[in-house]
Amino acid sequence: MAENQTCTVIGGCGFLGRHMVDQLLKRGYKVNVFDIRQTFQNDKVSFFTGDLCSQQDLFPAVSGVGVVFHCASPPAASNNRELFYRVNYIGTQNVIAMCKKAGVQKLVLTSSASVVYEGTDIQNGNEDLPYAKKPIDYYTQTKILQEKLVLDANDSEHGFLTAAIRPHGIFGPRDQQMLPVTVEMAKAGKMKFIIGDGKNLVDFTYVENVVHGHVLAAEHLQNGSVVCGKAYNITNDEPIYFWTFLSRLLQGLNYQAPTIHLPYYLIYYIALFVQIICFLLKLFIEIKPSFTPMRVALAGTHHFYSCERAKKDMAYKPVVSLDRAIEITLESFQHLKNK
Ligand SMILES: NC(=O)C1=CN([C@@H]2O[C@H](COP(=O)(O)OP(=O)(O)OC[C@H]3O[C@@H](n4cnc5c(N)ncnc54)[C@H](O)[C@@H]3O)[C@@H](O)[C@H]2O)C=CC1
Ligand SMILES: CC(C)=CCC[C@@H](C)[C@H]1CC[C@H]2C3=C(CC[C@]12C)[C@@]1(C)CCC(=O)C[C@@H]1CC3
Repeated sequence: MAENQTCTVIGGCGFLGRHMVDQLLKRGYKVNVFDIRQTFQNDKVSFFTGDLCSQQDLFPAVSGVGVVFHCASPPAASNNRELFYRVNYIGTQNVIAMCKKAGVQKLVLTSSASVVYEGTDIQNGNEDLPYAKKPIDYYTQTKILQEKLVLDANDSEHGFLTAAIRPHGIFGPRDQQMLPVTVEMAKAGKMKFIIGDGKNLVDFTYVENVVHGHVLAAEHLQNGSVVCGKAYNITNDEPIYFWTFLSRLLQGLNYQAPTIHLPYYLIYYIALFVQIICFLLKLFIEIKPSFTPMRVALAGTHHFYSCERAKKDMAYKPVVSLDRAIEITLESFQHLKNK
């Protein structure tokens, strides 16, 4: 029987989701988008608007579809415990149930490499590392629960095949997090300092490489394939010093790169102290500090991952180099340039 080339991208109006849609259309898939909002128009795409936690909303969007890509999540920075739990955990249970009810054959989840990260160094970590016992935030906590649900749902006997992609630090055109937040901080004068010695290596992954990993996973999800029920790190395979990467983004847009070194632990404990004060003051005033302990950890530790498993099992290879990716990204963010 010929493969069903219709797919649904849940979260298809987001940063990664929209890049997924463009690439899937290029590869000849018929594409449905399911999202809580509609951010673009494309005559080749069927849009379904709704909440992925709702059976009635989701079912029509996955009916008659061969592959579902689940790329939806509340933003990592929202720090809303109930929302993360409802969307990432309960909502993913609904995604699995609706896929099974509709007879979808393959489900590919966008997880996160951070599911194994506890705020301390990870160097070339592979997928065999245990899930974080103390995840860095509620977002990561629910990404772990979500990934477990999807991988456990793999059921070759009944023809429902699943896999999870674990990207890290996605960037590229239309990103709303990495580059815009960095520029915002620079504008506010908060990008003068380097936390630690500046020699911590991190993965920053170009969005097209992340898309490529998802498409390969879907195409390799076949009965009997090693990919079924597995998680895969997808990176640029070119870890870079965290502060070198941010400096390249900043200088590329005419902002000054940070130069003054501050001791890591001092800043970490100050951020922790500030967070406690903000929590205590929450009843009276809402303050959102840019340097949370989580961001300090991400800025001052090694966190880069091995994508050897993806190379071996599904012939993954980054399609865009880090240098080229930075170039394309800077070109697309000229409107944020310092005048
Ligand atoms: N941006 C990054 O650096 C990384 C992202 N990820 C994961 O990649 C995926 C995509 O992330 P981004 O594109 O950066 O985020 P995004 O915020 O741009 O896109 C997420 C999309 O999900 C939709 N959504 C949220 N709640 C929904 C609901 N209840 N029902 C229907 N749609 C809903 C949003 O409207 C949005 O369009 C997420 O699962 C995220 O956890 C993983 C690792 C790194
Ligand atoms: C100094 C400083 C904190 C600069 C701003 C850059 C940050 C906005 C990014 C640096 C590492 C990024 C990152 C994520 C979001 C944006 C950063 C904090 C994630 C938390 C996004 C969701 C994930 O799954 C993990 C990512 C880790 C890296």
